[in-house]
Amino acid sequence: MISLAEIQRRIDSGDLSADAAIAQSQEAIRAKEKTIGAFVCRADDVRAARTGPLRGIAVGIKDIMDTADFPTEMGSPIYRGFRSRGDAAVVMMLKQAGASIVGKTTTTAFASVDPTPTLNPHNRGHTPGGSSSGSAAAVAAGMIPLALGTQTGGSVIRPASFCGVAAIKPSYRLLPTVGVKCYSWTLDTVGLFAAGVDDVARGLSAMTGRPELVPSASVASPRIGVVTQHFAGAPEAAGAEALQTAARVAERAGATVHGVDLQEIVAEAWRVHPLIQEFEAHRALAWEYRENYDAMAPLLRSKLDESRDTTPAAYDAAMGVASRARQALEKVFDDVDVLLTLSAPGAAPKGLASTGDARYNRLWTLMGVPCVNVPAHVADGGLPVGVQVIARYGADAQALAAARFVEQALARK
Ligand SMILES: NC(=O)CC(=O)O
Repeated sequence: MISLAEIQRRIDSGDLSADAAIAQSQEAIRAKEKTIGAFVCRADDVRAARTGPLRGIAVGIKDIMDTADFPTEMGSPIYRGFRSRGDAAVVMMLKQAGASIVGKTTTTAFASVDPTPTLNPHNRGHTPGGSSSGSAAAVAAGMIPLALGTQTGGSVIRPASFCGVAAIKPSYRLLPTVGVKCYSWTLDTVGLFAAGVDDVARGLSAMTGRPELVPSASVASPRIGVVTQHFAGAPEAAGAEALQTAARVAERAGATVHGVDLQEIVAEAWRVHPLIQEFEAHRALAWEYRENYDAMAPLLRSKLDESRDTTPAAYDAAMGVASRARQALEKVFDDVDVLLTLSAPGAAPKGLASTGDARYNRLWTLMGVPCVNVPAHVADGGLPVGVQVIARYGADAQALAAARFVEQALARK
């Protein structure tokens, strides 16, 4: 994979020009895209910026985010050829930091659950996950050092786990969603994919102008609470192995590690996530669903068919549960620095019929807390399995530092 941090180091030292760095990504895309299918569209004539911390960094943008230089088709024929006049806010944040947008990456329709044709670079007989399928696959395949995705259920952390890349779903609203097609305004969160945790941190730091997000060279040993999320069902053996391995090596590296049980109100929040998500989707996608019903992707259309009678009272009650759960979760972080839990039930499912199950992700999206995927295990067939490091709302720097600690401990195992 291409390390964003390594490119920055080489450009800063004069060993590599920003143009040469972009050319390297363009060459890698030409060599690998035909077997992976990570991009909807891309440009071959992209030039590097002269200034900015992300100069020379080629970036893929999930195709639900507006771009002035490329069409934005939402993974749906309803938007075929649609072209926004301007860039989404996060695209402009990347450009203002010097990044070069090289293309739009595949997405499930409206970032929901209908699979894309993109293949997992680790084993092309498997899905890369979704809904940010192309972003995870393009980074994992070594085509680009950075890509943007979004998460409403598990669409950043799960594909990152399946593709063996680092990723962050930041605290809710750390990044603006202006210019990003809305599915659920309570849940939609923009995230980043990169080769390693330091690479993700540097990308997010450069976009936001927050230097504190980059972990220091030596990271303090964190207090880690291991959460199994029993209410979400049992994991597959590979998922359990990933979590046990990460906890074991972190403790060996000096972290304090113990199990944490979450209060029942937090488990209740996990249960009401789908109701909130689909109630809001019926409003965010009302035009598409009602005026373009036959052109809607089949799995998404079924989800909306099944949830069309949700009442405002039920939605209000669910939102109340979420609010109380956030308060209860905040108290958990009085005793630990971060939580460690599963990123996905196991390795990437075989075939392309499903992008996987968000059952270990959706609670944290609703809680709005920062989540960082760290590759932790390689299952049969060479398929990666990750774990996620989670900090309290707003503590994105702490989540990244602890994730870096776990990543380094895993590297030494
Ligand atoms: N957008 C999403 O997060 C949906 C998913 O988890 O598959």
